[in-house]
Formats: sequence, structure tokens, C-alpha cells
Amino acid sequence: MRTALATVCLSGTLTEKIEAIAAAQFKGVEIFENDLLSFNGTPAQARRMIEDLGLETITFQPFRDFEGMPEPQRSKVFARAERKFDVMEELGCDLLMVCSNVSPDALGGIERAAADFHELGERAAKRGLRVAFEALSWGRHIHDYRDSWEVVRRADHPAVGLVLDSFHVLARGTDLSAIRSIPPERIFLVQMADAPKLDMDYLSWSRHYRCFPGQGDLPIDDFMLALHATGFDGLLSLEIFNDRFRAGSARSVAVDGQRSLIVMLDELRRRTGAAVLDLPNLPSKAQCSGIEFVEFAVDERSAVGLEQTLTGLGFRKAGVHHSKAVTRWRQGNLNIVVNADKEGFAHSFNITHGTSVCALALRVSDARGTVERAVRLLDQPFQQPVGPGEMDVPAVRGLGGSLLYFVDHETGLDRLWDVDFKRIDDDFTGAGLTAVDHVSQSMHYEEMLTWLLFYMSLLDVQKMPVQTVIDPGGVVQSQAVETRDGALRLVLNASQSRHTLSSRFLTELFGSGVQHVAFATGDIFATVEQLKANGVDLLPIPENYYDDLEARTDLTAENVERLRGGNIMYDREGSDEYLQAYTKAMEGGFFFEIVERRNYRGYGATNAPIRLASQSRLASDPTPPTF
Ligand SMILES: O=C(O)c1ccc(O)c(O)c1
Ligand SMILES: [Mg+2]
Repeated sequence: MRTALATVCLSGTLTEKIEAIAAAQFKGVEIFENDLLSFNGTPAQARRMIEDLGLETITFQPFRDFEGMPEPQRSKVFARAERKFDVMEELGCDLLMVCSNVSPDALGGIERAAADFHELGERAAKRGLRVAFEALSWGRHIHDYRDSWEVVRRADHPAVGLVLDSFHVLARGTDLSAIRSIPPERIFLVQMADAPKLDMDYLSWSRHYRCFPGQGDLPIDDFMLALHATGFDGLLSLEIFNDRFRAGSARSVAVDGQRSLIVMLDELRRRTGAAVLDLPNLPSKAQCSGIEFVEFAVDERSAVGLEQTLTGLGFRKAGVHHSKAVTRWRQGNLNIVVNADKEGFAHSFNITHGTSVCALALRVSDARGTVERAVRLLDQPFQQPVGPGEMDVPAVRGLGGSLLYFVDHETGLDRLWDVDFKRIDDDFTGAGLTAVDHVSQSMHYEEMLTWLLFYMSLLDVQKMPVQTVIDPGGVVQSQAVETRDGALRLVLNASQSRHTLSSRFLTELFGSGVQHVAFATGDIFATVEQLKANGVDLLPIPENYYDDLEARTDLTAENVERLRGGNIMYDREGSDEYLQAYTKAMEGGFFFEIVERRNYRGYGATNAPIRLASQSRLASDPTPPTF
């Protein structure tokens, strides 16, 4: 199989796109006609640029409104095709992709279309070129791959083949079994695209919401299994029309494409046992059993404020690093690292972003295997000098340049606290916080699918449905990725409005990052009492919320009163309950959350608008608590 990326996936000029595609280690490129039309040079110059970067143009597309035209359009369409063949010869591309006719003038009939393709095949073959036919899911007469295959079969010409585009096939829910009996050499091109489940017309869905395999909800793996059954070993390219990709970084989207292909083909290999491509062997997705620590990058001043907050939340200083200005704060199974060192990664991070979370450490079953998988997936491994006797904890770059460390028991990395730190003050009762429940990360809207794929490709996590949350300043999209057992829960937030708290946080932080960390407790009422006694200021929740809660639930007045007294919000799904409270945001917008889950799986989405409104009100307060 030879893989490629279509220029239409990316932002920028043709030159920028080609450079990004080459940098992401693709060997092939699909040239979209518009990218060539807007290129400031001849097709021969484009060819030189493409070849100089080690790429090959695997197809030129799309050629529209071809089959089934009555005269006089029919003659014109063939003349137009000849012009495209001229361009292709100059461009160094031998395959023209023809998508099914959408013109109201088009006449139906498989036989007529087959005759047109036979003639086009004759003309192409004379020049040593080929043509391939794709059924657009909104084609006027042909919108089903079984019909486009019938056209190709009846055209009966060696220069005429089929295009299978996973979007058009899967969006319509077309039965996949007919794919299995198509002779593989008749499939000239396979285009892969995923998409989120949306209820809209095929054209709009396709032109704006496609995404890379794994980022959406279509049954891509079933499609690949059917394709695999044919013995197909030809051209496979990613063709994504997506508004966010067009606005994002071409380089990072191209890498995402490569990453998604590797994961998709690896999945196929695992399912079928077949050798796929020259794919390197990937360690399997990391099994994550929780968050070992959250690390803050601070300076001397902000360390004081953060440590006061941690103390208020029931943490105690439990360790001091042997050689660095780094302390460990502990409570239950929870570890917070406060890094005020004057050198190294956290220091640089602090200079760029201010007081913020600079790293998360995940407990996994095989830390080095996880980084090895990350490297194979083109993630960025991270290393910094390790002091004598200290542990070298493997890491990769995560969101906003932060780090994701991996700690395991098997290779003793979980001895980190005993090796790198001097233990102190181990005996205390905290405020009942037991673990990190979830971490929420705010990012640019255009990056959201990148980070979704980053986590999904590296870790054994599932993506939850996207939630749309109303903030007083606009709409926020929120998507969780989590392990099946909930040991790891990460929430990805992004907004197109500049006025939401999520977007304002990005401005304050100078980049994407962790906006809040939620801690789990087994008894939120006791925890909140303790927090109050410790002088922690919780986010006030309006009276109206509690009046409504009393009206819409069967909670007793006493229970509602308890919630009101603690500024605790409440949600329920069936008999599962969720209780949540928030600290007031720090300078910069970071905050903590306390949650008690009673079998509940969500994140209290119904409460989010009320909470965001309260936070917005306070954000206009000139004196937020400082770190
Ligand atoms: O949206 C389109 O018109 C279009 C063009 C070419 C393709 O390969 C395709 O799948 C869709
Ligand atoms: Mg297509």
C-alpha cells in the first residue's frame, strides 16, 4: 500500500502544503486542482518542487460533471478532459480522479456512463494516463459505490478504475459487503476520511466536518476490513475537508494525518494478523491507571500562594527534592509537585506561561513502551539532564508544550518519591481528597482534533460525545477522553469566541494548557466543611440554582439546604449522582474542583453554564486570590 495526503486537507499555499506533507513523512500527495490554479508557477515547476521534496503526485482531482452529459455538453466535457490530461503530463501525474456528476443536465443510466468512461479510458490510455471514478454521496444519478463500480466494470477498460472514498460509503450507511468482491487491481484509489455523527445533508457534512480516521464516529475499521478482504495493496490517501484544518497549522495537521494512518493500519494489522505496509511494530496503546502527579511551574512569589492553597485543600508538604527547588505535596493517593527551580523545563515554562501546570504524570503499565509508541506516532519525546542518583522519567511533549510523564511499577519508576525526594511530614489527615478525578485542558478550537488524536492514539482511552456548553461569553465545545474504568479522565475544551473563560484563559496563559484540576472525595460535605475551616474560598453559586434544584428534583429541602450551604452543585443520571464544588479562580484563571461521584460517569454538563456565569462574575472582580 502507498499512502498519501490530499492538499485539500491543509491550510496555506501549495508550497506550504507540499512542505508540510513531506515533513510529515508522506511519500504521496493528491493535488487538488484549486491548489494548482492558485500556484504562482507552471505545473512543471510544481512538479519539480514536489519531486525535490521526495514526493509523488498520485492523483489530480477532481474532474467534475463528466458522465452522462447530452450533446453539446458531452463534446465539451471531453475537450475539457484533454486539457486536464495536458496539465497532468506536465505535473507528472498519471491518474485523474473523476467524481460523479451533480449537474441537473446529467442523464442517468449505467450503460451511458460506462460508455463515456470507456471513451475517456481510450483517450487517457493514448497518453499513458488513467482515470478513476468516485461516487459522491450527493451525486445526481450515481451516489453509491456499487453503482460506480458497475460503471467501471462495464466500461471494461484497463485505464478506467474505481475510487472508494470511505466518507461517501459510510456516510450513507451503504452495505460494505459488496466491496469484498471487487478485484483489487480495479480499485485505483482509496480515500479515507472519518466524520462525527451529524444529522445534515451529505454535501455540507462532507465539505466541513470530515476528519482523520479515529477522530470521528464512522466505522472506519469495518471499511478497512472489507477493503483488506479484496487483497487491495494500492494507493490509499487521506482526503479531509474540514474548516478547522483549513484554519489550523498545516504542519501539525499533516502530522496528525500520518499519525491517524499509522494507528488505523496498525489496528488493521492487529485485527487481521496481516502484514500491512512497511509499518514499524508499535507497542500497544498504554493502559493508564491514573495520574501519579500534577506538576506546577512556579516562581518564588507564586510558590507561596499555591502552597497556601494546597494547604487549604488539605495537602501537606511530604517531600523535598534532593537537589532542586522542588517539593512534593501529598494527600491520599494524590501528589502535587511544586517546581520553583531556577533551571530546567519548569523554569522555562514558568517564564513563558506564568504559574501553571507544566506537566502531568500518568501511571501506565509500561512507561518506556509508551514513549516508544509515542515516537513511532511522531509525538515529540522529551529529555532533560538527570541529576546523579535521580530517576529518568520518560516523557513526551503534550498540550501547549507541557509534558506528559509516564511512570510504571514494572521498571520501578514509581519509586520516584523515595529516590528523588527526602520524605517529611508523612502522618496527617487531609480533607478527604483521594485522587485526581479529571483534568481539564483549554486549547484553541483548531487544535482540538489534534489533541483528541494525540490521546486516543497513545493511550487506551475512549472519546465521549462532544458537549456544547454555554458560557456567558459564547459557546464552548467540551470533549472528554477517558479510560473505561474512569481511572484517567481528561476534558478538552475549546471555544471560537474570544470572550469565554476558556478563551480568556488561553490569553492569560499565552497558550493552551490545564485550566482546572478536579479532585475526588468520598464525602464532599465533609471535605467542604474542612476546606471552609481551612479558610478556602469556594465559588459562590446563586440562590436561584438551588430554588430550581428543589423544583426539578425530588431532593428534600434539607438536602438542598446542605448543598446550598456548601456551594455544592448537583446532577443526576438515573440513580447516579454527582456533587461538585469549585475553588475561586486564581490569577490567570486556574482553579480546582472537588467532586463526589456516586457511580456517575459524566461531568455535570447541565451545571456548567451556572458555574461559568459565577466564574465570569468573579473574573470581573479586581481582586482575585493570588497564587
Ligand atoms: O466535495 C467535493 O466536491 C469532493 C470532491 C472530490 C472528492 O474526492 C470528494 O470526495 C468530494
Ligand atoms: Mg473523495
